[in-house]
Amino acid sequence: FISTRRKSRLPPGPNPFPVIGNIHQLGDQPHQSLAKLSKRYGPLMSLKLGTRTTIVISSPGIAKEVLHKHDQVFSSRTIPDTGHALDHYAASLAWLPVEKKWRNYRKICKEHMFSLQRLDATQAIRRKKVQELLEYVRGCCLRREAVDIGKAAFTTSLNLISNTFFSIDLADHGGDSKSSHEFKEIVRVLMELAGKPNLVDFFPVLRFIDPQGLRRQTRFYIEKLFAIFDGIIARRLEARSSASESSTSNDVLEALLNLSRKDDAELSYNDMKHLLLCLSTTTERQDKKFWDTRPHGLPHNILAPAVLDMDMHALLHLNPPEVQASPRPQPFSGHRKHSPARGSTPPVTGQTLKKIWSMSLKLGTRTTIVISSPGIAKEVLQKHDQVFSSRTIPDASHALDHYAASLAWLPVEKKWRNYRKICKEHMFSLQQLDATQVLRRKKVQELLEYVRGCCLRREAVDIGKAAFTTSLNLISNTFFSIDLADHGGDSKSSHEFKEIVCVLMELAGKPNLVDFFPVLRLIDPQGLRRQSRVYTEKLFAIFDGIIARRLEARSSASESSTSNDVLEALLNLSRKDDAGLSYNDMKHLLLDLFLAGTDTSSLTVEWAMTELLCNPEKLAKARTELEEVVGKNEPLQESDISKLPYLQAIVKETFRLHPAAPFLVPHKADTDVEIDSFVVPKNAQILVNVWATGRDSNVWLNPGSFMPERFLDSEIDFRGRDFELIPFGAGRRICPGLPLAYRVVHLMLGSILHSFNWRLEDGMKPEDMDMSEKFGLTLQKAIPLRAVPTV
Ligand code: HEM
Repeated sequence: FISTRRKSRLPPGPNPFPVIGNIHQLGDQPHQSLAKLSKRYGPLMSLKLGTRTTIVISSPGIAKEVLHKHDQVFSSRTIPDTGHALDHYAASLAWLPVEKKWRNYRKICKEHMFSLQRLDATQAIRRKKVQELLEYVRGCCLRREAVDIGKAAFTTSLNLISNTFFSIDLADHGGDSKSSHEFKEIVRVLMELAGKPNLVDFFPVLRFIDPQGLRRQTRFYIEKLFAIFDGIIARRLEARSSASESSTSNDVLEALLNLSRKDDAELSYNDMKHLLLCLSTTTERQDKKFWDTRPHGLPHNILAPAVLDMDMHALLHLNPPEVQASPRPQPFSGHRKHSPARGSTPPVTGQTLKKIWSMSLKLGTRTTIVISSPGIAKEVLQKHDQVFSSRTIPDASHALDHYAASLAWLPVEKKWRNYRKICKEHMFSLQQLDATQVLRRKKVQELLEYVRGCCLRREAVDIGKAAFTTSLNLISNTFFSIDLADHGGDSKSSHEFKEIVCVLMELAGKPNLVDFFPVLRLIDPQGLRRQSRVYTEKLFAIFDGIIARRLEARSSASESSTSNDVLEALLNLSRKDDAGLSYNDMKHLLLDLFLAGTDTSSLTVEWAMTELLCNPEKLAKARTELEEVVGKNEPLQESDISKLPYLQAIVKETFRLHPAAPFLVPHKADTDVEIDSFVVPKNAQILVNVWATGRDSNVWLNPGSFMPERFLDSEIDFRGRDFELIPFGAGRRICPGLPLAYRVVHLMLGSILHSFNWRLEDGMKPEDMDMSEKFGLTLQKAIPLRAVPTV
């Protein structure tokens, strides 16, 4: 959704969110929001509303092209689901395509309803109705009461139409008459139902469920309206049969009844009612809001942004024009501003600040708070850390009850604390990592050999793929002292493992309707929970095999041959009663670690290489530093990293622009919390948009440029203390794998830079580089980077 380039030939438009598309950008005043957007994207703009591609036209010239030049092509309608109530769409002037039946209706309108003669013939009735309006207003005048203009105009408008059609009143100003009140009410409700945003229109797959009940309710009210029409028509037919020729009225009903008798007019009794329905429901007051924004969402509020009255740009997009135009906000207290924006920064109120830096929206039925400033991130992840440490649990994690035994999804309670302790003491401690560094060095050596092969064959390397394989092996060796992937992908078992990890990550990254609408849980409409279960079972079977082999080896081997990897530590722990680590827990923990650790590290290396290939002078600078510090033909060791400030700066700059987890992993509020006068409600989902913070011109100078130098004289680090750079999160939930990730990323990146020079494939220029991002569990490069190694 934050892809920067579009590949289709659709008109330009804002990039869509997964699942909801651009619905969130409609706000509560879509016409105004769309006008604003079209200033940015042009008068011919495309949006994705749910699954529906929508084109918005905002200029007379293009309106002319569409409604005049290409009139025929554009004359059909997208039919709202409520249009299906009582099959209205199939007999409706408003929804029918431009074909025989519709043409017939239009002809009837033109010749029998709105022709000069007909309108002239009924003008006395309308004059009378306007006279009544004036009398009503005069009454108010005498009583010195204010007039609700819209209401009075609505009543008059309804009566003007009902008199033109039926020669009777269907509304009165006082609303005293029961029947008139009923008619008015039905028309009002029908209009309201038609105006409510309907989930089914955005996601037709929900049609059978009709989750907001809009089709059912529409059907109910149309039936009521038809009953009123039936009564009126029956009375007219009765009057006609008993009355003399002269008393017959000359209203529209009369004309329709005459027509319906003629075979060639093709107007059935049913058609007549549908036509009248269309015409009656156009009288409604025009003072309705498009989207109701009542805070705690009645069903129809389901996808409407909830309330902070805020432009979505400010949170997902970099420097939106609207925000730039407003006074530059000072960051919240506690936030240091490293690279002041040009010009002075007028002080702004907390209110303005909040409008720009945090917002809440409704993603499905879930209130979601998005944080886009270092100051508020600090409040949430540090000051109120305890309250915000739980997670909103994705439905897919219910597969094999993973959520109940998972480090990533458990709330901050005993079991989670125990896992974190095990990570800290037995997996990612200095000793443990030092003890396994030889294994990692070996794996990086294999990566270099693979690249050397490509170099000799003058082949480009798919950097992300090679880094992913290495990353998987670095972790599998740290944990099990074995390889679980190979670069060629020749070994069947390694291929299988890589495949399972990839699929599980893909499944976890897919937006799941159930997470937005928990009511769909039993259906699991996209099958994500079912598939996650299948692949988790496969992964657990592989873990079972590895553990069984290790136990066998342990029982037959001498003390000295025992490995000192993580599995060894875990098996020792699981024997201790007080360790609280069952065999099952161990597998769930390993699953989390593989999923959280592999892709995050490798995509960071891929983005770093992408940026360096676009900035060859920085690539050269990094190579010079490596040569000076490590030595020309010496391999890079983990212990060298601390002596390579430029390499470290490159990694920081990569984390700033390309954080692997752009929203971190969603947190959840355990109670209502007041964050500077706004209440974050209990159970709200919290997304910390580190991607936006990293590209914010109020925090960084030239935020769009890749400038590792900005970190050379700066103390900023990514270990959770400096909230402008928190790619690993902060507070209790900070990534436990950070110490391993630190080594892995620097080691991989430093090694391939140190051993090879790199250039882009096929004479491609840096400016041609496609920087599009693919949003999933992590933020990957959409088009894999292919680079040619040279020596
Ligand atoms: C460049 C590499 C990595 C990045 C950018 C990264 C980033 C993150 C982020 C942002 C979170 C969520 C923090 C929050 O909720 O506020 C996280 C959680 C986690 N990470 Fe990492 N990570 C990386 C590597 C690793 C590695 C190598 C491992 C382990 C092998 C790992 C294991 C985990 C686990 C288990 C969690 C969940 C912790 C919890 O919920 O308590 N990560 N990581």
